[in-house]
Amino acid sequence: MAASTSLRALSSIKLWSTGSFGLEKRTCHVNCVSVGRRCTNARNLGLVCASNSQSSVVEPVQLPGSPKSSTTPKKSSESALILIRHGESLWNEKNLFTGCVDVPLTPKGVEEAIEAGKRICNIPVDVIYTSSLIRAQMTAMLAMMQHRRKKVPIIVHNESERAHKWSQIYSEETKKQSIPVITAWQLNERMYGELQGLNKQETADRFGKEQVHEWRRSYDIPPPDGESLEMCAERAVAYFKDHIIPQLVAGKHVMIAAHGNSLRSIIMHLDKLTSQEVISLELSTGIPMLYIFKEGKFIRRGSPAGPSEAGVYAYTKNLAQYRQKLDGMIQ
Ligand SMILES: O=C(O)[C@@H](CO)OP(=O)(O)O
Repeated sequence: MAASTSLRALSSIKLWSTGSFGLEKRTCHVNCVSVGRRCTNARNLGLVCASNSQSSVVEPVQLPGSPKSSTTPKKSSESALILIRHGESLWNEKNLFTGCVDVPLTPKGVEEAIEAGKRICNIPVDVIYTSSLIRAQMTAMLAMMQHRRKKVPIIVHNESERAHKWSQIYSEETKKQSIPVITAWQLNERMYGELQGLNKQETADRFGKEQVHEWRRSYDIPPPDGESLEMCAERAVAYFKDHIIPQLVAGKHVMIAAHGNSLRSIIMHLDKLTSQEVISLELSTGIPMLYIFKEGKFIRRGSPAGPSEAGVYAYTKNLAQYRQKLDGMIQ
């Protein structure tokens, strides 16, 4: 954690209630086909991965001011976990090392986030986690605006007592139509140290391709004054275990919008990759990946199909039923 101590601790972990998953009739402007079984990662790393934690249970996310919701898992005991790397940022476009520099999306990145949203518009989402960086937050918001359920994603502000108090919602009905968005610095991109702001090609020309590849993709070699993937995993995976797995155990459907390396470290954990295997794991910008959490296990389902692609509508009975309800609402 040493290298991450300089990061701003913007984690907002105060709890919200996501309310029931009741559906209401609305008009959908998005023509979506649901989940197709595709893997868009560089490698297809297999389907079944083990979770290590069913034991640490914390309260599900709760809206400020609402009565505590029950920790009893939903009947289905099956939850969706969506991971999305942010859309293209202005520094991705310029080929600069970005790390924890807070750079927004390009117009292409905005499009990617919208497209990602179309791919997941039939998958339930009860709570969203993002890093504290704007490119992940923009991606989460733009993606959720495509969702057929039309709930409003709202950032939880618990950085101070005042921020918490001043962002209260006083209508239970409005809370039910909202999705809490929890920001956590632990999900930030790896801190790239003295490479931040440097051009990747120029850095390779100066230090050699192999050296730069080692800094970028090795598991335990940090770039100068920055975090290795291992160091990034220490905080990102710890956050995932302590805050996100309990939500899944409680039956909540979770979306995480984060970064190439914080997500690589979480996928390494979910898919039980070795430090050798993770070297070749590359994540594209703006591509959602779906896991099903069931009976303490994570089942990898690849990337949901795009709206113009034919595909299987759902992987599980619960997802199929959710989609059917949405279809019923929209007729
Ligand atoms: O610059 C960065 O922060 C990351 C992600 O864009 O780059 P890399 O792919 O080299 O880890």
